[in-house]
Amino acid sequence: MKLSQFLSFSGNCKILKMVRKFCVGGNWKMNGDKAAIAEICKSLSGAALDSNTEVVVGCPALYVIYARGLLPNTISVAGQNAYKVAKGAFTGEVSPAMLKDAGADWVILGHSERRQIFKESDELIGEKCAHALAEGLKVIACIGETLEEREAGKTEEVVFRQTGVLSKHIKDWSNVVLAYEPVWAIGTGKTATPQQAQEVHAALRQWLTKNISQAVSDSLRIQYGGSVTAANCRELASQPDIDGFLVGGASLKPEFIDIVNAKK
Ligand SMILES: O=C(CO)COP(=O)(O)O
Repeated sequence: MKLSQFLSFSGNCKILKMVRKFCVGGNWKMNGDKAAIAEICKSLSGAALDSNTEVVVGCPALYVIYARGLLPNTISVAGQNAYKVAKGAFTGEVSPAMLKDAGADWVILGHSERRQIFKESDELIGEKCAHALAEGLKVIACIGETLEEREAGKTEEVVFRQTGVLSKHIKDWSNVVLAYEPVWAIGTGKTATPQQAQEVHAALRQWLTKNISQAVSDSLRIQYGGSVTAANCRELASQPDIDGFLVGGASLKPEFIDIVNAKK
């Protein structure tokens, strides 16, 4: 093989390695009842969704079985939290095994609402991720800085610390999606600009290269979350290191379909 052919071949390999399937998650949070969930599932079932995008809906645990029964197989269901052990005397908790049994394939862990309102530590979230993965669930692991931390110039320090603790517990990243959700952008209508989001995603990828491996850095999908709407999703989706979204408020509305189709 000539040098020029080799360079072109290795260049192509690099491009191939970089392809990460776009993944859009809807996080319904503690919203919905049977009637509202049936409505959302009906609208998603009838929609023309981009088949190149993976779609996951994060449903209240109580409704996982119900939503699973109403959605097509092309849409996965996630729990929004799960405890770090399989069963036992943990009143009020739900285990990954239970979510799986109910039909979920995914679980969202470490959401900032869990971290802030329910005081979940980096360590507990790492343990929950390890257990959920061991039980065969895929994990959307959330990280992100508060407004105070951003204004103090600590964004990278915070997201690297959170990812660092995750990496102590996660040995195989192939069933993990990382969701970067700046706390100041969640439910506030203040989206990070595409440049702000891209900057953090690119920094995370560099951190992954340095601290985990080039392969994980190249293949791990990093979603952006925080006031994503049909109006801002296309520009965000065009950033090279944004591999999907985790959508709160807009995932309860018909515009979620446009967000899923942001790359179409
Ligand atoms: O928390 C979020 C997704 O997990 C984002 O919520 P919003 O899209 O409502 O800002």
